Amino acid sequence: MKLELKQCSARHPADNGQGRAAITSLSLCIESGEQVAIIGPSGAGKTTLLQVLACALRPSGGEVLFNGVSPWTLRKGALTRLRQSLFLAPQVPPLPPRQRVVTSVLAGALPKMGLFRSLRSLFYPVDIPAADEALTRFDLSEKLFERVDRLSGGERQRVGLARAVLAKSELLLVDEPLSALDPTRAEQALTVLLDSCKTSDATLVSTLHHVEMALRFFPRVIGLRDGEVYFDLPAADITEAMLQGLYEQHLDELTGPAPEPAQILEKPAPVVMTCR
Ligand SMILES: Nc1ncnc2c1ncn2[C@@H]1O[C@H](COP(=O)(O)OP(=O)(O)OP(=O)(O)O)[C@@H](O)[C@H]1O
Repeated sequence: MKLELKQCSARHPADNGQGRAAITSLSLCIESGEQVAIIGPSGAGKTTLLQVLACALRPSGGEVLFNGVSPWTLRKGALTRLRQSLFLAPQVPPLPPRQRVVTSVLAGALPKMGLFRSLRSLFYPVDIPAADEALTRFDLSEKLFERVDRLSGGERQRVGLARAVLAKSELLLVDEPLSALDPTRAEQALTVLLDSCKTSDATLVSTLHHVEMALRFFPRVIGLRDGEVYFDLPAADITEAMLQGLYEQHLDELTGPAPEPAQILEKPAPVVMTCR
């Protein structure tokens, strides 16, 4: 799915109209099948931008277009169909605590099921192998029938990502998918997300706090600062000086230096096991 923002402004979803716009006059184009990371300091407008791209938040100015069409001009049925073709994975996945993991993961496919099948799935999981396969990709298949409130924060985050992968959407929007993951799990999670979007030719847009991971895994990186595009470049062209400028007031949030160009887009090094 192709996305375009034209001079787009929007307030934070929780803003009651008193504050300033969280993104202002923002223009960008993301082609169908592209994989884009959005980085920037806290409060830069990353979450607000994702909400606009998810048709969850109406811009206060300018335009957002999906395959050339503004969702806010569509009739209710067409807007619902458009929303069903995309998936927004929030930073903290909304998983009901007493639900089984299998049901939570299969919920990713609910928008594409008919009403009867989706209701049935809430009581009796309709496609357990699909849930198992998605969880296996995140090394979590042993938790298939576990209750969500018995999972650690990192496990919950990976269940949320398994749900996103299972949704098989044309557009996957992910808000900070790595916050509760250790470095190894974080690399695994990004690898799975990027691979599954590539396989299905889905567009992937993810906000990331971990700058080094954004540069290493994503071909294109957008730096947001104060609600505006500070840079929008291939990862290999982003310099240390650009990152320092992006995080000027928040250098503590800049995790690690920019990697050497040779590191960028390389697959993570395999883990070598030595028997003694
Ligand atoms: N609850 C709120 N009510 C009103 N305005 C808010 C609220 N939360 C954030 N904002 C405003 O929206 C701006 C953008 O916030 P947003 O959450 O989109 O940024 P972000 O880059 O995702 O931040 P973070 O990395 O901390 O999640 C903030 O700078 C702030 O001015």
